[in-house]
Amino acid sequence: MAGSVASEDQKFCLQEVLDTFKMCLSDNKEVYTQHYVAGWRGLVKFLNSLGSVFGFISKDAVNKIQILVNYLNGENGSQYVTVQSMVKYELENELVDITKRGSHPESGCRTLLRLHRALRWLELFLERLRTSTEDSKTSVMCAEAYNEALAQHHPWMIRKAANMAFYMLPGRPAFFEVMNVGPPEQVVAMLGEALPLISEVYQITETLYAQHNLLDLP
Ligand SMILES: CCCCCCCC/C=C\CCCCCCCC(=O)N[C@@H](COP(=O)(O)O)[C@H](O)/C=C/CCCCCCCCCCCCC
Repeated sequence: MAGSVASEDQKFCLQEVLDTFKMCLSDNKEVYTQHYVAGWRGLVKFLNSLGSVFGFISKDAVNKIQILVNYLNGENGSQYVTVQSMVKYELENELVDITKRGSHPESGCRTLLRLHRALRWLELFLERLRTSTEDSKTSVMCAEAYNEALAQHHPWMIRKAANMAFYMLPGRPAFFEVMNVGPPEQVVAMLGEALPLISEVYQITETLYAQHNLLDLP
């Protein structure tokens, strides 16, 4: 089962993240929660290597990952094995605040929804990175993806802080280096491999949440 996320400091490896997203889908296209959070843990490792200015983002992601890990390791862990089983279990047992925050402010469904929205940001950002040229700016690509996928879900203060942090992103060559994959052509190839996987996991989750009217959980 998934362990604690607080003390991880190993080097980022994109291949590892790719592998976890590959393992995310079961044969019948359910999303394994354990691999989903493992994918995020790998990404947080990357974020941490970019410096402390991204600490507030990383802290929020780690917090949400830990909430899901706690459910997975808890007494009802078997209900959380896939995102589909989690949604079914929490809805059937009225464990989700549907319209306003109440007695379940940290349900699995609302917590995963926050990461799910961030996954769309990731998809848009990686697609921009993949198709970028040498002089493209990572800060601009990141901000564009953020404005398209996430900004509307964040209060003004967070939007402001996020956009300021984006300016501190390293340029494309240094960014590719931190990705620890190899020369730029190899990074682009690996992104080409990663994107369809991320996209499929995103679409399956999006459809599931839409079917259950869970896309606006408070
Ligand atoms: C493959 C390698 C290249 C890409 C590497 C990307 C690495 C990104 C790693 C982690 C991303 C963090 C995901 C953050 C989840 C945010 C969830 C969220 O929306 N939380 C807000 C709402 O939560 P509640 O208040 O309702 O509980 C919360 O208010 C947010 C707080 C922090 C700010 C979040 C800004 C997110 C910006 C997108 C990530 C930018 C990372 C830039 C690095 C390339």
